[in-house]
Amino acid sequence: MSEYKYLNGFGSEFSSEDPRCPGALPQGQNNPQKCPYGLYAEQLSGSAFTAPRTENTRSWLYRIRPSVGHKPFKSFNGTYVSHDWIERNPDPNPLRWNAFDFPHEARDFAESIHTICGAGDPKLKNGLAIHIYSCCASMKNRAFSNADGDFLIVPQAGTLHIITEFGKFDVKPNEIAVIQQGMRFSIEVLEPCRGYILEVFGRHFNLPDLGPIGANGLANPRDFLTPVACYEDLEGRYEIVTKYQGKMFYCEQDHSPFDVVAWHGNYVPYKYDLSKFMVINSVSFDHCDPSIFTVLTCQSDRKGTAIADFVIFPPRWSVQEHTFRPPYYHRNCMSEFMGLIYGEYEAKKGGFQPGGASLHSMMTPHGPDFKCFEAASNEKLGPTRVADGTQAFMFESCFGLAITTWGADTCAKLDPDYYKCWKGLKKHFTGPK
Ligand SMILES: O=C(O)Cc1cc(O)ccc1O
Ligand SMILES: [Fe+2]
Repeated sequence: MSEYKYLNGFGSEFSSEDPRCPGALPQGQNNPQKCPYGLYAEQLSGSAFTAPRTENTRSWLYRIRPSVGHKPFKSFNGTYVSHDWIERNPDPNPLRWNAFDFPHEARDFAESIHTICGAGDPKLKNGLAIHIYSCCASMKNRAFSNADGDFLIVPQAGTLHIITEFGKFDVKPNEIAVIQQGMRFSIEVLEPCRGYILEVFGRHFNLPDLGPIGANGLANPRDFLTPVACYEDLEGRYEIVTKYQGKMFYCEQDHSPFDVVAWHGNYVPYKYDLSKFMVINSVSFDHCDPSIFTVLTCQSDRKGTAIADFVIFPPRWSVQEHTFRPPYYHRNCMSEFMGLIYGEYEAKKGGFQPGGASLHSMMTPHGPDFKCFEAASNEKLGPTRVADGTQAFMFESCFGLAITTWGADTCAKLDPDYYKCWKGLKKHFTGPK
């Protein structure tokens, strides 16, 4: 049982007060001449002031000191964060990475972010980056904040204990955390931790529309959890590490940034347990497109088209009749980056490792490996469980994704034999009658 307390809901107007300071939230106004307990009021905006009401997000933080009290930013060297999408020649091949390494030396979350691929530009608030983190040390007197966009964190190994300005929470494999643009957080770990980060620039994740599904289903809003206010009043040297326009910086200050005593608003960090996802699928015939498994979507300006969708392949029943049940062969105008939290992915049993990844770029042909094709074409169809004990996921994007030098070379995880998984596909054509 987790020690943390949460508020339930997605996109709600929340308010929270640290119980040590009852009445810390100003009543009836945001900016009293003097805030209760001598706190400072600070607004954190997640949208333009003038954004339509349905997209307008902001929170008011009541804190011991305002965030502005820090020394100048300097370059934070030695990271593998990169948004230099032209450092390599494009590679149209299907790509698969073996499991990424746990760190060889003590490294905290902020130091351990390695960009693998991405597109677009945080300056233009359009695009995404996909990172791998792999850390075994806690962030000591160090906070991280991303000026470029939102982080959707997918732990694959180890629990992350996250301290934020809004409160504390933990996130473990088969859960996700979303920390939105500008929110300061620190991560403590008690074991080696590894996972994936989907970063979207300048826009936010939302629940997908449900259309004819109706008012309920997929990820239900009440299952999203936001932490409650919990402040620390600590003096000493603290570092704020910031990702700003694709580069890392740090500054020093003489106190903890986690000094928010109370807050209210609809711009918050949150977590979600993937086992709560209500799965919808075909109960007659044929294979539904994987969009039925969308947990969260970050929409582009083009209707129905995502900068990034976060899609899962959860345990479920498979009951379709006279159907080739695994994923179909396809070429997609979207880019498909996949990861595996645990177990085996149904279309690629074997080669695709937990903690590894694959990328099928725009129009790159792919589909089940030959073993999967042969087995699924000949299996006796009845109700069966699929994906029990597994959780694969996909970041699907309308952008063409460029691979960084770390992703292509330095990580040394690309599997040169990936293409061989389709080698055995035989000709079954029976010829004209
Ligand atoms: O390529 C993949 O494995 C992901 C995927 C799964 C599916 O069920 C249908 C389409 C698709 O791209
Ligand atoms: Fe695919």
